[in-house]
Amino acid sequence: METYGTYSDYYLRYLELLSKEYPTQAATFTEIINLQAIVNLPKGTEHFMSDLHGEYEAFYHILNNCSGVIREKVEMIFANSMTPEERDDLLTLIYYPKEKLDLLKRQHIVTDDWARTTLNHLIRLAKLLSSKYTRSKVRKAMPPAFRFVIDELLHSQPDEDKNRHVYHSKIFDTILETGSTRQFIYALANLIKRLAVDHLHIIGDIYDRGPHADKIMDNLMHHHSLDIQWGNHDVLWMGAAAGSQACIANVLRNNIRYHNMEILESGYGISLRPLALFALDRYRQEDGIEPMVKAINVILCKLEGQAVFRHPEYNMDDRLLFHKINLKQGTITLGNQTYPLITTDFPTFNPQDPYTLSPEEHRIMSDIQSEFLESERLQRHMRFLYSHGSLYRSCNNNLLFHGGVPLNADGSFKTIYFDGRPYKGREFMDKADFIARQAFEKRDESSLDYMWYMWCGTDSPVSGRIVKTFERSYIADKETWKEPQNDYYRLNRDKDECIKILHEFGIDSPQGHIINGHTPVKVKKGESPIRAEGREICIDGGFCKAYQDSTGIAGYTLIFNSHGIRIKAHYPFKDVNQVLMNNVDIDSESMQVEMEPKRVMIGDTDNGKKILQMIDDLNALLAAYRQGTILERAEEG
Ligand SMILES: O=P(O)(O)OC[C@H]1O[C@](O)(COP(=O)(O)O)[C@@H](O)[C@@H]1O
Ligand SMILES: [Mn+2]
Repeated sequence: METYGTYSDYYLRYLELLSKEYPTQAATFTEIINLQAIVNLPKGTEHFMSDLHGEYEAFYHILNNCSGVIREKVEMIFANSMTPEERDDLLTLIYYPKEKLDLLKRQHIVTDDWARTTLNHLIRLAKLLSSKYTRSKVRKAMPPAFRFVIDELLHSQPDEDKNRHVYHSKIFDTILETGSTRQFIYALANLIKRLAVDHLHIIGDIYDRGPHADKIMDNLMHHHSLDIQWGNHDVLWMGAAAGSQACIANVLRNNIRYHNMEILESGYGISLRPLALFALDRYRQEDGIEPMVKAINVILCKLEGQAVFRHPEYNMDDRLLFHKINLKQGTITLGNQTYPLITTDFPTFNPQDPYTLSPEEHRIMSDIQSEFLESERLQRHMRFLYSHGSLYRSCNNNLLFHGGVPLNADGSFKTIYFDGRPYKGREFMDKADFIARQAFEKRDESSLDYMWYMWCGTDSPVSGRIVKTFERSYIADKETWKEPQNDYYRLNRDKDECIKILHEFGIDSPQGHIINGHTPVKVKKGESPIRAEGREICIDGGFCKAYQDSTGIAGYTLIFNSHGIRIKAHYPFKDVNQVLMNNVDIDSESMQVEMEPKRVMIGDTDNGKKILQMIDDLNALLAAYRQGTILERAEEG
């Protein structure tokens, strides 16, 4: 323990501040003992998910079944005492307590006996799950009204005397007599789920393709502990909500093509009616492409063209294709190849000034822009993405980001210039993250344009591709649709390259991993989510229904607990009714990625390191009290 003589003034000032929270020696050593107990517990379970793409029901189910972890525990403790059907019933009750209880009531299954047995099962499960947390943490996870009772029920030893048993049985009696069974079941089901997942990481792409990203956001906003790494689709929405018209046009296009107008119209109160009316009025129906799709494609080509003109440093001149369309022949020539266009319906195309919006397009886009800026719910969701999200995160020796760090072909970090200053590696990621925040706070054109660049630029940390929106919109030949990727997506299969990247972000442990989303893992074709000899894990498994044909599964979750890392591949989710009526769970397969050489304790985690530092500081405070350098304060009250 250091003595006060060696402390700097600055550190002493810090200790004095700390003394406000721990005003006496007793308060200080009590906290030291608490913290010391915490660092010696096993680390909590982290769950990782990515590429949710608006698939709210599947996401919600996996949150509810805690990626299948609750089933594993139920099967473990009730293997001999319950039938498989009884276990399934119990599981569905934990996943959807309200809906399942309603159903059981209608089926006249809910009797006093049933309630007693069920409460007992729930308590046993909660007891098992709470064993690796401090009592205080478990108590905090309970709803205040039930804290005392549940705490009592959880903390009895199996071999304790008969009195204890009688005492518990009396508590159950009172729960039944007071008619509070339902509330207790809710509280216990929540507690079980809360204890099964200590922390959630979302590695990007919450938005687009599926219908209900807004519901996912509402849910995440109530989660007890999470962080988000932005995906290209999230950045696109953030840019749109900050007012970038190029981002707005892409958001509209993504959702119009998937018939997800609901998220915009009823989710965020953004009316697409003027755009729909304009499209019906000006575009033809004949060629099988929806007028609204045609209208937004043209607006998008124009707005993206303007952004490319504003930023020669993006090096995207080769994406200026709109002015090259030959309307008379219905073709476009790319390089030395001429392709037919899938439509020649371009009523607002002006060959003299191809990239300027027509007056009607201009009016529609400025109205929609105001609606994006004024949508209270959208702004709230985006603020949450900013407050709980970032481009990357390093956590317990894992480096998390959606896409990739731009690399050169030889594996060195690619230098990218902002205002003439070079950035690469981690510094580049920090700069891009900073610009994203600036876009939302300052709403300046250059940061807003960069949000669009991040959506589709080849040196973007979240996209990393030459995105071929023009070809995908107007040319049938899929050869033209291929989107060359930054070298990161090739080199991340290489162990040494991954170790170098981890090192750049301050992770030197042999247990370090890069965890990514963004590129669907084609399990059907034999691809594996685990690459680079275990150093890189990609968990884009295809929550997005449109991609499940190619991935062959319906999403991954990565689970990192004190024993190691494993990955769960989930099979397609039916629907909530199937769960309720037939107890249909999502089937998942578990694969161990890595075992820890020894059990990971909280003291070994990033948070544990902070706790150990705090213990040092509290010891210093205790010494200062004992030496009279800092005086104890009278305890209040
Ligand atoms: O990050 P993701 O999910 O790959 O989405 C971006 C990709 O989506 C696309 O816009 C294609 O979208 P769709 O698959 O919905 O047609 C590509 O051009 C782009 O590379
Ligand atoms: Mn992505």
